[in-house]
Amino acid sequence: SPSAVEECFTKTNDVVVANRPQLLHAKHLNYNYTSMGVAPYGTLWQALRRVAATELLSATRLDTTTNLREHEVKLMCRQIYKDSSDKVDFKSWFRDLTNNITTMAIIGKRYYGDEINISDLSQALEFREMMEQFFKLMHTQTLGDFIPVIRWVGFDGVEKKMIDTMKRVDEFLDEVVVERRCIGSLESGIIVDKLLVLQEEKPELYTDEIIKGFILIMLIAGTETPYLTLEWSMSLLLNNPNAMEAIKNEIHTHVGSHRLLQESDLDKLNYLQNVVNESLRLYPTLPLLLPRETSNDITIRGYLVPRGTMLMVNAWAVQRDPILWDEPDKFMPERFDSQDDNIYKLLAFGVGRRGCPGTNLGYRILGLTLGTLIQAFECEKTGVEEIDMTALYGVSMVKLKPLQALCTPRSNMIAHIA
Ligand code: HEM
Repeated sequence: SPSAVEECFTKTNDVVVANRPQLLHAKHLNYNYTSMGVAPYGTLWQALRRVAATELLSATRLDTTTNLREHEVKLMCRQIYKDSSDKVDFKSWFRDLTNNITTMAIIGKRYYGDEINISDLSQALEFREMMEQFFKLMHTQTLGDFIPVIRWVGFDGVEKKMIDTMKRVDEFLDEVVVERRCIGSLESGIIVDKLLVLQEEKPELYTDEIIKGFILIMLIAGTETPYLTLEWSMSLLLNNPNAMEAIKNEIHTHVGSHRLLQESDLDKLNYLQNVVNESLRLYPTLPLLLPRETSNDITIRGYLVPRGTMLMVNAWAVQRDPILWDEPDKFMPERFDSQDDNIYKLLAFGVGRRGCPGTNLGYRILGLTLGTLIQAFECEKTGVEEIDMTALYGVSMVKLKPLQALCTPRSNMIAHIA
């Protein structure tokens, strides 16, 4: 029940993340994802989260970077329009888009698509290869996940690949920090520049290791979840043409066709927002959220959970629970018409102290991308068969068959994307 979930979240507020130790702990490095979540760095991670919430990802801050995201979405539409293939491979378009949005915000560079600066080309190739390898390894199961001692010996070469990949990532991040230290400025609005200013003020706290760790988390957390959600949402819409039509009409009414949709329009596009929420409900991309660990003995509903127990919250199950949702397996965006302020029902962004600090940004990316695509293109399935919605379960919920569809530009929108 939501109250049990609430109890679980409040009583484990003081939690740590213990995720994919071999890759994310990266013990051979001085910084890593988990080290910032546990003592002695716990306080620092909370401080960084505060910086993220108030200065980097707050609504006011996001308002100043709207142009950047609108520009990236427009570039994606332009490239889809110019692309000569019969079918649009949505998965790669969405992946490239969210990567560009994130790296532009953090580092001030884009690494995918046509408009890469010549001087960034080799860095871009390195970034793409490195991130592909990183995510592949994150999704690879290895015996070490179940028998920790094996991690130290290695199995099947996976451990070695993880260490090699993290070394590559580290070298890349070193390069980024050195580069921004030379050319960065506070006025740029770029996240690393902001962190370097904090470093000047408190060098003992904001070390290079912490800054690199922070960039890494944002790169991992800020790219995969939005692009996977976009792929699920578009798949749901292709299987539900009435919903697609409703969004098209809503955009026609509130935005028209004299310009491309902007983030500032999203507040008026209620049905689009409902579709986004319904997609997040049916296909939460982190179905078990991030693993937590109790820092003290706690009692939940009479059950003693000892300190140090790993806890996983099954958001997928909560979001499909028939006690909480009518016809839970059915795609019904209109269910979000009525305001339900129970924050423990829709958990796709998590809640509480470890909840997603990028929620605002995530909603903006999802609404803007889906809305602009539907405004600019007639999107259809490639045949009569339904889009296969089978999921590959793992740390993240990936669509088993990457989405491919047809996209015909709307004649009255060509001038805006060509
Ligand atoms: C559709 C978009 C997104 C979804 C569905 C999503 C979902 C989530 C979820 C479920 C968590 C774990 C929360 C928990 O365990 O309680 C999380 C954590 C996180 N997310 Fe997001 N996220 C999205 C976008 C973003 C973006 C755009 C950023 C930043 C650029 C971001 C940054 C983070 C970070 C840094 C964490 C780790 C927080 C911590 O460990 O304390 N996310 N996200």
